Amino acid sequence: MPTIMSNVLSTNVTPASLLTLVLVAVVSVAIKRRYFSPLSHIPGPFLASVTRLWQVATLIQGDSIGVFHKLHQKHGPFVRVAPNEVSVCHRDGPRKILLTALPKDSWYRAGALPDYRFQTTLSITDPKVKVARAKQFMQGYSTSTLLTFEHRIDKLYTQLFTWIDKFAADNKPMDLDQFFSFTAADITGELLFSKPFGFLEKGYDIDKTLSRSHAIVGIGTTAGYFPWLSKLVANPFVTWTGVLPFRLVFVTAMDAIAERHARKVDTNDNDPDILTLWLQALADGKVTLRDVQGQTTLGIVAGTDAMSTGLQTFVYHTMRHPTAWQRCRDEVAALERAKGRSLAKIVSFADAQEMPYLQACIKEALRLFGPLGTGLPRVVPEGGTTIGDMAFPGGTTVSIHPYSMMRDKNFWGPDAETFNPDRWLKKDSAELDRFYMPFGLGYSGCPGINLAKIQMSKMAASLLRDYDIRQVNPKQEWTYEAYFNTLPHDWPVYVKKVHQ
Ligand code: HEM
Repeated sequence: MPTIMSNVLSTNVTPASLLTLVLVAVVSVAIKRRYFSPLSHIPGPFLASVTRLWQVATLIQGDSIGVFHKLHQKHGPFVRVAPNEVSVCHRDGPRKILLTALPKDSWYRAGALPDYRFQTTLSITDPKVKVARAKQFMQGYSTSTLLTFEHRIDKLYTQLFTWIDKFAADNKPMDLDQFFSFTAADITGELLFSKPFGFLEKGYDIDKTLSRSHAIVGIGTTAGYFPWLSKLVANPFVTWTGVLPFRLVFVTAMDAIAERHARKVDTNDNDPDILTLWLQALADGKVTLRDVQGQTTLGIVAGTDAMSTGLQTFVYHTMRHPTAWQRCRDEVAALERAKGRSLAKIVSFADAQEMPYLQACIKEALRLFGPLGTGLPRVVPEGGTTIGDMAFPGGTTVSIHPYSMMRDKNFWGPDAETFNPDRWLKKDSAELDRFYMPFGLGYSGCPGINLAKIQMSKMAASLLRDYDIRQVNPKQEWTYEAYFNTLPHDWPVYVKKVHQ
C-alpha cells in the first residue's frame, strides 16, 4: 500500500490522495493548536481554539458583544476566543492591557481609511508611533477648541428639533435612531470641514450611505484578520472607483480638503473648524496631506455610528425609566430657578454640566450599552505577562470587551444589568471608574470623547426638558448589529411637545 507521501511525490497524484494530505495537515494543525498550545488550558468554544474562523463567524452574525458576555458568564475571566487570543474580563485587565501601552493587534490595520495608503491613528499599532501621530491631531478634539464650535452643533441640533417638532405635530411614529445618525454624520462634516452632508436637510439617508456603510464596516471588521481581504476591499482602485457606500462622505471630505489646501491662506481662519488646525499642522510640516485625509475620513467613520448609538442609548434607557426622565426634567427646572433664567432652546454644554443626575444617566446608559461592538486586542510583549494568576507568553493577543467588563456582576454588583444612574452618585462611585470604559482606555482611547460628551449633554438636557417620548410598542426591545460599532434600530417612538 503506497504511503500518502509517496503518492504525492510520485507523478500519479490523485485528487483523493491530495485531499487526504490536506485533511491530515488540517487535523494536525488543529490538534496542535487545541492540545499543545500554551493557551490550551484556557476554556472557550472548541472551534475557537483551532481556528480564527469561529471569531469571524461570530462577528459577522452581528452580536459578538452578547456572545462574549455569555462566554465570560460561563467560563469566568479568561476565555480563549481564537488559537492565539484570549478575551479577558478580570479586574486587573484594564490596567495590565489597556493602561500599559501594549502594541495593538495587527487586526487594527484595517483602520487605514479609505485604503491602506492612508495610515491613521487607528491603524497604527506601535504605541510610540501612534501617540506621536495623535499628538499632531489632538488640538482639534480638545474641549476648549470644541467649545468654540458649539454654535455649529446648535445649528444642526436646531435642524433636528425642527424634524422632531414636525413628527410631534403630525403625531406620527419617528425613527429617532435614523435621525440621530443623520445628525451625528452632519455634525462630523460641519465640525471637521464646515460642510454637513445634507442628511438632516433632506431627512433621509441619501443613497443609503449610512445604512450601507455600517454593513461594510462589518466586513471591514473581519477583514482586519486577513490582510489579503483588507487589500481586496480597500485599495487605491476601489477608492478611485468610488463604489464603496462611503462615497458621499469620502468625496465630500476629500473635495473639501483639496479645495482648502489649494488656497494659500485658509479663508476659514475667521471661522475656524477642525480642518483649519490640521492644515496648520500640515503647513508646519508636522503631518502630510495623506495623514490629514486619513484622519478626516477616520473622524467621520468613527464619529458617526458611535455618536448615533451614544445618543440612542441615552434616550432609549432613560425613556424606559420614566422616573429617571422626570428627575432629569426636575433637575433642569431647578437649575433654571437657581439661575433665574430659562436655559437656551439648545441647552449649552456649560449648563448641562451642572446637572449631576442627567450626567449620571448618560454615564449609566453608556455603561449598559455603548457603541463599541468588539473587543480591544493588544499583543503581550516578549517575556510575557500575568493577569491575576494567569500567565500569558509573549506574542499572545489579549483583548478586553468593554461590554462584558461593564456588565460583570463581580465589578458592578447584582444589579449590573440594570439601569441604575444612582450608582454614580454614591460616595464610592470613583471605584467603579476602574471598570468603566465605553471610550476605551489608555493611549488608544477615543479621541472624540470630549465631543461625544458635549453632544450627549446638550441633546439630553434639551430633549427631555421639552418633549415626552414613548415607544410605539413599549414592550418591544430594540434590535442592533454589533460589528466594530453597535448600531441599534427598530424602536420607533411618539414624541410630544411639553410646552406648545
Ligand atoms: C458616545 C460616543 C463615542 C464613543 C462611546 C466612542 C468610543 C470609541 C472607542 C471605544 C474607540 C476605540 C478605542 C480603541 O481602539 O482602543 C474609539 C475610537 C475612535 N473614536 Fe470614538 N467614540 C464616540 C464618539 C466619537 C466621536 C464623536 C468622534 C469624533 C468625531 C470619535 C472619534 C474616534 C476616533 C478618531 C477613533 C480612533 C481612535 C484612534 O485614533 O486610535 N469618536 N471611539
